[in-house]
Amino acid sequence: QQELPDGLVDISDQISLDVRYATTANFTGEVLYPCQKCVLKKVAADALLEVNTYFEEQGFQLRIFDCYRPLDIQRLMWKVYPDPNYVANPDKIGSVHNRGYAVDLTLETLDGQALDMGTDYDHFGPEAHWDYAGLSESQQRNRGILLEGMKRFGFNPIRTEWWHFSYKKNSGDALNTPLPCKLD
Ligand SMILES: C[C@@H](N)C(=O)N[C@H](C)C(=O)O
Ligand SMILES: [Zn+2]
Repeated sequence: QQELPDGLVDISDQISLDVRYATTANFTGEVLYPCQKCVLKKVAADALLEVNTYFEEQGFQLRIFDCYRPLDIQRLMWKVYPDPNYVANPDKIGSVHNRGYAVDLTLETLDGQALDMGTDYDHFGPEAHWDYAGLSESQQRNRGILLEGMKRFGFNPIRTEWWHFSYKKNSGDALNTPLPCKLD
């Protein structure tokens, strides 16, 4: 684990990454991050790696969409989609991602096939909510597997996004520390 300022650690090489904010394939249509990284506060990072081990024992692994997110990136997201159901308002308290305690993720098989959760990542609509009644049995089961494992290690869901979880101890200031991407 690489240690960074503000109690953040980089666990990018210990987990499967699909950080779409480092590409144009995200809801903003813009490249928001200079590289694919998963950076979190140390306690949340350690807990996340425990979740991953737990799932590996069941034949799955985590696929990470996002971890710590600098406040300036939150501002860009809010400009594109200013709906607090789906993007935290940077001018209020900001996001738990900005504090290094939130993760966006899904499950994949050990050979990298994503489980069907009923919607894609960052689908901003009722189909992504935990109480959506229109899922197939397998989609419901897959979401249930994800939720059970995440809660077991202290990660709590939010009502509107099946992929977003916040680690229990998530106080502190919103940070704007850049991601540790090497400039080529
Ligand atoms: C933008 C989306 N992936 C997300 O993380 N939303 C929550 C609500 C946030 O911005 O904290
Ligand atoms: Zn999130």
